[in-house]
Amino acid sequence: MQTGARLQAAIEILSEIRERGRPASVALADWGRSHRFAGSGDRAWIGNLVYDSLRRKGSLAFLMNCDEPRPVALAALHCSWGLTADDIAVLCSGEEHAPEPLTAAEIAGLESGDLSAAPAHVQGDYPEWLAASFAAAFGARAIEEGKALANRAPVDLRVNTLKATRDKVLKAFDRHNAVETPWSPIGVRLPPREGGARNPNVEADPAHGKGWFEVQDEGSQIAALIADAEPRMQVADLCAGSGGKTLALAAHMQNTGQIYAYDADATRFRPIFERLKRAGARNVQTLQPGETAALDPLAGHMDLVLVDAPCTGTGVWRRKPDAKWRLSPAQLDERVATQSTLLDVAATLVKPGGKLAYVTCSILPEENQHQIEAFLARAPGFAAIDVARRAKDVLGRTVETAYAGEGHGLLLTPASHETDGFFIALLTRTAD
Ligand SMILES: C[S@@+](CC[C@H](N)C(=O)[O-])C[C@H]1O[C@@H](n2cnc3c(N)ncnc32)[C@H](O)[C@@H]1O
Repeated sequence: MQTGARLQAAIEILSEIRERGRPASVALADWGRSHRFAGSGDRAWIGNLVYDSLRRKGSLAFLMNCDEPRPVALAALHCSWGLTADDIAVLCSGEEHAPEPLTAAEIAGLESGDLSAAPAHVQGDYPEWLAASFAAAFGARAIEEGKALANRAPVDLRVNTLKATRDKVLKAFDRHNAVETPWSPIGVRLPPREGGARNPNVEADPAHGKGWFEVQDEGSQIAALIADAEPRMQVADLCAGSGGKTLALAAHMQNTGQIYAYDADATRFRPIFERLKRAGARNVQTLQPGETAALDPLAGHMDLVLVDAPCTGTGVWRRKPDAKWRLSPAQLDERVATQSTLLDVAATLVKPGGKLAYVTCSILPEENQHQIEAFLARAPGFAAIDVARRAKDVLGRTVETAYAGEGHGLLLTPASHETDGFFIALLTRTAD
C-alpha cells in the first residue's frame, strides 16, 4: 500500500472506534480481515498510527482545534512521528486512496498549534474527570506522569529462571537490541520501535516455546519479586488470571512449596495450563475457577496471599490507550468495591504471621493507598510492611514511590521508573 492509503485506512479505523465504541484491537483485526491484500508492514504502520493517535488524543485534538479522527491522526504524524506539515501534505494528495488535501485550518494546527494554554488533563492526555485523582497521586508532576503514560511501551520479558538465564535470553534477542531492564534482575527489554516499524513477535520465537521467558512488564515482575514468596511456602494467588504472576512466584519459590491459583473467570484462567507446562512450573495447584468453595480449605493456612486485583488499568494506558477514554466513574466505583471484597476474602486465608500482597496496575489513589487505608481500618489484625525497604532488599537499590501523598505501598510509573503503572502494598497478619 502507498503511505497515503495507509494514512486513510488509519483515519477510517479511528472513525470506527469513535463511532461504534469498539476496542482498538478489535477494530484493527476486523480491518485486517476485510483487507487481506494488506501486508504485515502495512498493518504495523496503520496499527501504530491508530494507537499513537489514541495515546495523545486529548492534546492532539487541542492542537488541531478539532477532535475528529482525521485531524487527530494528522497531528499524531506530526507530534509523535516527527513529520512536518509539508511531509503530511505530500501524503494527502487525494489520489489513489490517499486522504483529501490538507485544509487551511489543518495546516495552521500542524504549523502553529500550541498547548501552553491547555489545562493539565489536556497537556497530560488523561480524561478530565480524573484530574483530581492525578493531582492527588502526583501533585505538581501530574502532567509529566500523564505524558509518560501516553508514550509507547517497550516489550519486557521475564526470564524463567527454572529454564534459562538472563544472558541466554539477552543473546536470543540480540538482533532486536535487547537490554537489561533497569530494576528487575530477571528482566530483558526490547525498546519500542519508532514510527510505522513493526514490533518483534517474541512469542513466535523458539526461545518462548522452550519456556525461557514470558512477556511481562517490569512493573509486574517487581510486584512478584517483592511479594515475598519464599521456597516451601503455602501461597494463594487469588486473582491468577492467565497466570503471569503465578509463574513468576513459582520460579522464585524454585518449584517448591505450593501455590494455589484461583480466578473467578474460567475463560481468563484457561491459558494458565499451557503456560505452566511450558514454564516447567510444578508447584502450582489450579483451583476450580468461579467456585469460591474451593478456597475454603485454605482458610487461615496461607503464608502469603496475593491479590493481583481487577482494576481500571490506568497504569497500562501505554499498551491500551483506547481504554483511558472509555473508562467511566461508574467503572472505577465498581472496581473499588470488588477490590475491597477481595481484600476481605484474602484476609481470611492468611495464617497468623502470614502476609497479604495487594497489587494493581492502576495509578489512582482510590484503588491503591485509599483501598489499603480502608482495609487496615476495618481489619485491626493486619499491619502494613515497609515495601520500600523490602524493594531495596530485593532490588539492591532504593526505589522511591511515585505517589506524591502520604500512604502505604509503592507506586511505580513510566515517568518515574520506566515501568507500567503498578501499585504494590504488603501487609502482615499480626493477630488472630
Ligand atoms: C489484574 S488481573 C490478574 C492478572 C494475573 N494475576 C497476571 O499476573 O497475569 C485480575 C483478575 O482478577 C479476576 N477477578 C475479578 N474478580 C474476581 C473475584 N471476585 N475473585 C477472583 N478473581 C477475580 C479477573 O478475572 C482477572 O483475571
